[in-house]
Amino acid sequence: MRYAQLVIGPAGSGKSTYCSTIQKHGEATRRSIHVVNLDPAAEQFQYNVLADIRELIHLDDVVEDEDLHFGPNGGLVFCMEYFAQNFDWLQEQLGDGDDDYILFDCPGQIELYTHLPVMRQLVDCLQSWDFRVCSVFLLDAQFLVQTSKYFSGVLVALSTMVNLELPHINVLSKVDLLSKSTKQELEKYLDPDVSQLLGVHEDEDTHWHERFYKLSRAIANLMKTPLVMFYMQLTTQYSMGKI
Ligand SMILES: Nc1nc2c(ncn2[C@@H]2O[C@H](COP(=O)(O)OP(=O)(O)OP(=O)(O)O)[C@@H](O)[C@H]2O)c(=O)[nH]1
Repeated sequence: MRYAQLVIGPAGSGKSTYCSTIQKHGEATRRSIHVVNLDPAAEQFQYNVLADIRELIHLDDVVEDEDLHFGPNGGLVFCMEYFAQNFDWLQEQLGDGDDDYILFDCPGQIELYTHLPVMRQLVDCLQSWDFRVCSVFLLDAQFLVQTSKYFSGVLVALSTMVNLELPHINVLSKVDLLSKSTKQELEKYLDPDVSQLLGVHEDEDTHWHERFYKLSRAIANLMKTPLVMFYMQLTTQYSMGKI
């Protein structure tokens, strides 16, 4: 059996840092953990790479192509669609070792996980190659410690989870950058009491606030249902380099 993590999340959330940290953790515990770069626009990363999508297709080549006329985002989608047509390249790079543990460092464009088919196709392919796959969704803790941003982060993570249909774990990065008091504040987002979260804004009394409050409450009630239960993991240890 082979194992894989799809390391995903918004741009700059810490995906490459996570891969590098976990690979070092593997070295320290004498486990071989490989990393595959799947970001055609990646400039640099700290880990040893098993395979690199830039050998198949590089964003710069697509953007500079005079016939294609793509900007950076359209170019990225083009690269990933090209990748989807060439999964055999990845299969060849991965080889056929058993007992492999592989981290896939994915691009930050969130639409790849919420509605475009390529990452879902990759999951299907990995599973057909006998991989047990889970998704690790990185979220920058600094953008979570406010109710509206928390909802936004949770809904993006939910959308990803629904689209990929994988065992899913949310990991908060950059917790070390939070102040002591904000770190304490973070606790309430890890095991959220929805009415307490909504209460944060109750004293704001504007027309727009009233409308958004009702919407937020409807979303919060949805988040309470068992179908969309979330597991928010505080990874202070990871963020502080302790693992
Ligand atoms: N302090 C701190 N900085 C972090 C942490 N994780 C990542 N960073 C920094 O955040 C920046 C972005 O991290 P990356 O790992 O490149 O993020 P990414 O999600 O791979 O970025 P893209 O591939 O561009 O989407 C880098 O400067 C990292 O050093 C963390 O837990 N704590």
